[in-house]
Amino acid sequence: MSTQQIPVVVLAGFLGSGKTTLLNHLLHTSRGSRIAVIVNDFGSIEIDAMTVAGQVGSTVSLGNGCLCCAVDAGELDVYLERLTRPSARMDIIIIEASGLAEPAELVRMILASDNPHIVYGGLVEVVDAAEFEATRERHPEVERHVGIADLVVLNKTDRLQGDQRARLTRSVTQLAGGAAVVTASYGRIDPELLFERRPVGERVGQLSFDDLRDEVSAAGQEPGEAEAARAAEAAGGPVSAREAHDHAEDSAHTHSAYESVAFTSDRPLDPRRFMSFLDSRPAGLYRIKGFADFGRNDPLNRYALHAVGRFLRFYPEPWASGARRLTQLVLIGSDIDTEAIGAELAACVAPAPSRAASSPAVSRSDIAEGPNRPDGEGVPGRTEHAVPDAGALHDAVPDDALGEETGSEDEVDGGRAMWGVLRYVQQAADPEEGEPGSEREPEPDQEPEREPAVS
Ligand SMILES: Nc1nc2c(ncn2[C@@H]2O[C@H](COP(=O)(O)OP(=O)(O)OP(=O)(O)O)[C@@H](O)[C@H]2O)c(=O)[nH]1
Repeated sequence: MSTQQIPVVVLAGFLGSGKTTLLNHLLHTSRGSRIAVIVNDFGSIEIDAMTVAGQVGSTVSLGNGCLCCAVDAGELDVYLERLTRPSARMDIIIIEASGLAEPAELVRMILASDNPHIVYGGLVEVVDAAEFEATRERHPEVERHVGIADLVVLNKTDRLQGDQRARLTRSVTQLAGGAAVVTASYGRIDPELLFERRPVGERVGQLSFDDLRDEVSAAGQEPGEAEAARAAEAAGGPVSAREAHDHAEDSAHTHSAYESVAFTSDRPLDPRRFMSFLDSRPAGLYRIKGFADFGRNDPLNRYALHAVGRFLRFYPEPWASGARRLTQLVLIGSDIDTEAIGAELAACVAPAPSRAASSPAVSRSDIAEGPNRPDGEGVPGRTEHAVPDAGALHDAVPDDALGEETGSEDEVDGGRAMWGVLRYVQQAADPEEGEPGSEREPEPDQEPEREPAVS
């Protein structure tokens, strides 16, 4: 049996900080290293899992809430077992945590795993340079997350001016307490920063079992659990991940304040209505991600969508041939009226060409059969609101409530309907990842910068 242990790196960071972007950068620049990825989405539609560009069979998804609390730790063990089989020939396993996960819990799950083929490879914390100050005001615990990281990636520095960047780098470096801090744009870090990371001596990265005990009790863990971990450690035996995690249903985690809405529609969105929804989105709705189908307004492309705080971008990408044309969105926020958001989204669905032919945009069975996992019930600190029948909800909205300029599948509008969307499109200039190359943030009140690309 091979004695080589595969490092397991935890990739954490607040909602929208750029974890998936960094992961895709690593996958594109790994030069032959085989990277296994375990993705943990907060929303029930696994958007992150869909956007990670790993090798076939090397990406697995742990959906349904934050890995640190909600996912059955046994499921993680099963995936780790699968990914560490010699036939998989993996060099490194990266776990992308949900943007609301408690990183110390995740690290502890890895340390507690009794899989002999893995070794904890460090905690990488991605920080959104543009949002960090506001985020730490709302969630002071992010300072602690930075403090326990082995590597802090200060990402999105392209969105800061030189002096702001220097100030933030100083303050994050202080919080990082000696751990390396690298600045990055679009997560473009040197992969060697991760691939060479190994635990040194008794310590495991920045965190030892003792540190973790302290960290976790600071985060509200029951003391008995820490004792169990310490006792098991003293006895030389690992605590099973499940055992170690059973008491983690505390309320100190960031995600206890957040709720998510999952929206799926097999009828296209009306671009104007959707933009008006986005332009007036409530302040608490911090993160939106997914894919929008604008039907005949652009039959060739689906529009990947990312909103982080007030930041909004669309990334058109050609539909894969034979792909089912769906809009799939996950919306995450705190203090949000999930029912109202669901209804507003339903009202963004373009009317069917004729009422007689109209059918519900999403049936319950569509959701059950699709990539969704509407099994969020009982997840601690998290409420998942699927919008089960967007078509029916839409039909319940009076037409005059939808405004005059709604447009429809029949009224493609010479492309003008798409102008609002195109204001937030950035051309992919980076052949490496199809990411935006130049960074210019359109102001919401800015005029469209380019002619619409659709007819
Ligand atoms: N300007 C700028 N945008 C970035 C950078 N890195 C990522 N983004 C954008 O930020 C948005 C969110 O990026 P993701 O990689 O999906 O963030 P995430 O941390 O995986 O998001 P969650 O999984 O929802 O927590 C996307 O629109 C990215 O293109 C960067 O360095 N600069």
